[in-house]
Amino acid sequence: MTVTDASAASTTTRTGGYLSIRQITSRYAGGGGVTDVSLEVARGEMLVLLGPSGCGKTTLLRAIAGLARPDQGRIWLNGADVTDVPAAKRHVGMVFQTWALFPHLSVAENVAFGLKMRGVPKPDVAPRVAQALEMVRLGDFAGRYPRQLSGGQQQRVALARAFVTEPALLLLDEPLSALDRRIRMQLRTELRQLQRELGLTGVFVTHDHGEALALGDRVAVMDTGRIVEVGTPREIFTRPRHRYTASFLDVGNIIDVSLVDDAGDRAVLRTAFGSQVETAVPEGARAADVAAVCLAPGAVGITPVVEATATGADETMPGRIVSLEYEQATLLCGVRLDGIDEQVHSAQPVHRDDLRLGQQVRVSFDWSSSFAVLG
Ligand SMILES: Nc1ncnc2c1ncn2[C@@H]1O[C@H](COP(=O)(O)OP(=O)(O)OP(=O)(O)O)[C@@H](O)[C@H]1O
Repeated sequence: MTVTDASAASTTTRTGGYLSIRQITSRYAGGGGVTDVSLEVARGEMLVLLGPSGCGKTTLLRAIAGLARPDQGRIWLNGADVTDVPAAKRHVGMVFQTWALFPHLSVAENVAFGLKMRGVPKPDVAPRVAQALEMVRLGDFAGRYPRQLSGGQQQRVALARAFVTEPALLLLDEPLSALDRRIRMQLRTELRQLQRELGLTGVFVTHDHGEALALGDRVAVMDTGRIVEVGTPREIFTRPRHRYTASFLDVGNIIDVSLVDDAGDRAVLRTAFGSQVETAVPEGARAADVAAVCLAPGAVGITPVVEATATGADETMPGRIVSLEYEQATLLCGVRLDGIDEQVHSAQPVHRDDLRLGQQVRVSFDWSSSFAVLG
């Protein structure tokens, strides 16, 4: 096996993407790891790996970085098979959750470190460091030491240190998760702008939906070491294909269904509430594989029952309010349906003041906006 430096590699070898992860399996002795993961990342694209703690995101990132050799599979970068290329020669920039700056070096020296290691001529170092610090808006902090910076500023230095070497690939492992919410939101916007401006290709690991939506050109959803689905943030958040994704992203009510009629790309389904719904079958799947329908809380209506209208002969269902929670601009109302062991959520305007815990209501469903998900 020839060991190649990815940054100097020929781009003539055909690969699917700029970064091509092909059937990577990397398991730990005690269980855990990733199994048969394949992903393609285009040049200039930011791919987000999204999944709960322990699903294998860091394991995959470490394999891409060259910090751990996978048990099986190959990794191609910029036209070269880098599976056996040591981490230091892959020309990959990494930023982690904890920013591990050198405490005894100034901000400028921290950023310069990678350039010096790569043998960048001395006269070129200072202007590149200055430019990188300007990019992360820390131009005035060059002479400070890490201990004199806030957490958000330290993470900016870590980003500058990763950008400054113009890496072939930027790998980010929950780089914002240790920061408070306001700084996190601000930094993620800045990070996205920088990544776009510089045309950097990146893989960003997070368990935070908002971060995935804000940062990713595409999002790969992971569950116990496997990729469940890959799509644009819009696809993943508005039309997830799988129940797992819908549930992880909390897209709304997920209601079990059974198949009544299979019409190829459309299916007639009976919900666990007894309603009949016709929806499109997810592309490339069979009607028989549809496991549930998703219905946003905004498509569930509730009307308090007044004695006189207690028995509705319409399409509504009786239920009782079991939770009332404020979520930003919405009052999220949990209703347990009478007679069946099912709970639904309805989104109501925050100013609605006629709803009480324990109150009897009638629930209506606008199934026209529902969509089917696979098991
Ligand atoms: N060095 C190791 N030895 C043994 N098991 C490990 C090791 N590193 C990770 N694991 C296990 O492999 C699984 C995947 O871990 P990994 O760190 O890749 O997940 P993750 O999605 O990045 O999680 P988190 O978001 O918590 O960082 C977990 O079950 C973990 O306990």
